[in-house]
Amino acid sequence: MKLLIDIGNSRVKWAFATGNVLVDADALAHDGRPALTLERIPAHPVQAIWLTHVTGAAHEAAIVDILRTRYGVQPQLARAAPHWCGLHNGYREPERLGVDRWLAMMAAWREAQPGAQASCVVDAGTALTADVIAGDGRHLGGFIAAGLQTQQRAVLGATRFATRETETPFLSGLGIDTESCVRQGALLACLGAIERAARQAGASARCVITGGDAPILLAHLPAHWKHDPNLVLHGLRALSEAS
Ligand SMILES: Nc1ncnc2c1ncn2[C@@H]1O[C@H](COP(=O)(O)OP(=O)(O)O)[C@@H](O)[C@H]1O
Ligand SMILES: CC(C)(COP(=O)(O)O)[C@@H](O)C(=O)NCCC(=O)O
Ligand SMILES: [K+]
Repeated sequence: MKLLIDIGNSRVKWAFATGNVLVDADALAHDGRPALTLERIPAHPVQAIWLTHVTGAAHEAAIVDILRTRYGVQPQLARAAPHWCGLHNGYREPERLGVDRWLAMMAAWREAQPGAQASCVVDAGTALTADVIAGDGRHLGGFIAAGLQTQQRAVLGATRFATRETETPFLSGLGIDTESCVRQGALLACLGAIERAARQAGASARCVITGGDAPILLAHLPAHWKHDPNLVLHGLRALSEAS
């Protein structure tokens, strides 16, 4: 059994892989010190650990140390690469592409084959990212925007209007008070950016969304959008198989 771990800016996500199947997938928020949260992953016996993180080089040694001590296995770190199995990283400096974006693209590329269909891959986390892959495997580029929660925090942090602590739901249209206007602003901004990116991929593209806020966005996207909550972990599993 392998342990797969994806550490983002807000949460640690993990699953155990036996063959092609991911089991016991779960997630926990971290407070900026992800190493501490790793101690809450179940200590099942594993033969290998595959890890991806976007928390910066300063955290890496602590993350690796905790996992090695807890499981007795040296974790393998995923890195963005110039190409993988016919998928070509479109960045001028390929290593600068977020490794979580690269892994999500790897998983999507694998699913899109052998139809040579274009893909639009969205990750709705702390940041909202989209990446477009042409049918021949060329990564055409993407965008990084503020995520659904990050947008709302940015607006509330940069303004002085009075807001109340209310749990207003995301709507399908416009807001009718300050709280719902802020929520709808974030939702519509995310949806607009996603639909613009998908347009770059073409009308017949395979569109897939992952990330903690994917379920909220999915409810407002066209029906052909697919949801894969574990897309990054599936990319990590694919990488672990090829290595
Ligand atoms: N149980 C939860 N705890 C914290 N955030 C959650 C939870 N469920 C959904 N979310 C949403 O997930 C978002 C983070 O998504 P995620 O993909 O885990 O981000 P990241 O990869 O940046 O860590 C948060 O902004 C929040 O809106
Ligand atoms: C854009 C990201 C911050 C997204 O991270 P997340 O929202 O999942 O925490 C991450 O992919 C990253 O740090 N990227 C490096 C910069 C780049 O992709 O160009
Ligand atoms: K993201």
